[in-house]
Amino acid sequence: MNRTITIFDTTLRDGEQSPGASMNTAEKLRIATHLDALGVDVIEAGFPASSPGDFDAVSRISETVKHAEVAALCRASEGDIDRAWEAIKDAKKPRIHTFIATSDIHLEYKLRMGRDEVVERAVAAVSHARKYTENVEFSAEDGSRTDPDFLCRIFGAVIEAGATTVNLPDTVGYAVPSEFGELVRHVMANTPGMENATLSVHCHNDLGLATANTLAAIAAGAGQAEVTINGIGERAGNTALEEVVMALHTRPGTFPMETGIDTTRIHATGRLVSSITGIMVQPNKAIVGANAFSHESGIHQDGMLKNPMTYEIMRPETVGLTTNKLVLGKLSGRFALRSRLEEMRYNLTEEELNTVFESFKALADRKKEIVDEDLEALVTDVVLRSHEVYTLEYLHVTSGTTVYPMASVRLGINGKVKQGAFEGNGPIDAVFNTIAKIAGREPELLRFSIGALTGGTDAQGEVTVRMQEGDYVSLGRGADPDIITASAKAYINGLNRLEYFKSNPVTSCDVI
Ligand SMILES: CC(=O)SCCNC(=O)CCNC(=O)[C@H](O)C(C)(C)COP(=O)(O)OP(=O)(O)OC[C@H]1O[C@@H](n2cnc3c(N)ncnc32)[C@H](O)[C@@H]1OP(=O)(O)O
Ligand SMILES: CC(C)C(=O)C(=O)O
Ligand SMILES: [Mg+2]
Repeated sequence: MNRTITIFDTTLRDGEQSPGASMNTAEKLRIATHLDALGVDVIEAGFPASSPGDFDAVSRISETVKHAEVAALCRASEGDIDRAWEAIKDAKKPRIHTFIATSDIHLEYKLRMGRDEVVERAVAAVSHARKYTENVEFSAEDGSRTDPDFLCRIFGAVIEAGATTVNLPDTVGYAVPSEFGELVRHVMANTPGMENATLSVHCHNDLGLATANTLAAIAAGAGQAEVTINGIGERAGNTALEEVVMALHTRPGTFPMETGIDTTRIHATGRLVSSITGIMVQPNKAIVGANAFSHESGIHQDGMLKNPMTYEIMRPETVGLTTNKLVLGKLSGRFALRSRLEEMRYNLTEEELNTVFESFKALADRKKEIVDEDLEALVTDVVLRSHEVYTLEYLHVTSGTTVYPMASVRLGINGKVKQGAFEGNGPIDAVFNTIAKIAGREPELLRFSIGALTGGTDAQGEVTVRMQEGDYVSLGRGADPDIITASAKAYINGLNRLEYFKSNPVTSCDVI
């Protein structure tokens, strides 16, 4: 019989450790709902002791998720564990995930502890967690650079104390597949009580080997893979869920293993995570990149037309990319829109659908064909709007080689209209200056990025801005076929989010 691999998704915890990926509660909740529908076995929802906002997000996710286990990360300390349990206690299947570093370099310089003391702390942490739940995971941070015999010793001790999963992380992405597979075999064979626990792996991508290492570990006997959507995560990121799942799916002879993932939801979940975090997926990214199923050169196209299997090892439909879709355009009605959104896994309320429909019609007047990426952007733009103090009423920009860039903007501010005109170094700078002056705000722009959501000259541009005002940082996004309008929308969205975080520092939880 095939082994089943537990898919532990940490997009909302390690994924959120990607620079610039912080999410509010509503956004995390939305991703968690999609992960649950995708079929992941465990959702690591956050690190509750790290902030009241994260505690709140983990609590809300715990109350909402229907099928998956909900895990919370905590250091090997009673305070962190108590906080983690408090956040997940209402989950249908809660899991406490406690960790401590085990490599000599971390012990000496970071923790300033000896090996015996670390084993003691780990055992005490697991024993404390077991007072709350039978479902306890222990991670040996920097496990791949830890003395293998010490790893077996600490894993044996925590299993005896009640850990049901022990996780071997390649925290700094140092491992290579042959060695990592060997380490997994060593741990499986030499850890006392290993038959009573699941061995998990958690790899980082510093050398571009996270997926290869995870697969080597699975082949060597690991039963759980810790992954993130699109491979986002600390530094170079974590193992990408879609890569591991599709490798197992596409190579059943090599990997006689199964997962509970509904692969047809992979693409939509990847898009959602990218649009919420503002982290674009590189076009040549495996499985979810824009070019992953494109065939450019003549010989390949010839082969594809004769038999797709000449150049495709998986069908795009398998990961949720549909080709023969109903074309949505300005003559489409609510029914077609709703059914397409449902296919894309968006179950909107009547009110949300009406709002999206209005924006959809406005867009369809300017753009011949509305594709999935347009709809993703509309839903994010319209439905995920967290708090609307400012609205864009009117925008006019002059720019070119012979005129000074100038923007005239009319803003709605809490329902009242205010307008003004200012200059800038370029048209987008002029728009941002004008909006900031009218709003009486001075956020610092930390990042500005622009991408085309769709192909062709009528493509929608998607702009992401990251801005800071005092202690508050927000991400704003806007999509429009006109990139200057998309920029204005992104800037206003960022200001609204700043406003929202300021007035809801602890419970930013408008559920969508
Ligand atoms: C590999 C990983 O991904 S680990 C997870 C990373 N995630 C995070 O760090 C979440 C965000 N972090 C935070 O919000 C903060 O760091 C907090 C709230 C967790 C802690 O903040 P502070 O109490 O100010 O501590 P600070 O972050 O400066 O230092 C960490 C302390 O925890 C200790 N520590 C680190 N890991 C562990 C552990 N697993 N168990 C116990 N103690 C630990 C460190 O030795 C250090 O202690 P020291 O101050 O006595 O030297
Ligand atoms: C907390 C642990 C599992 C981690 O993220 C790592 O070691 O990379
Ligand atoms: Mg990690």
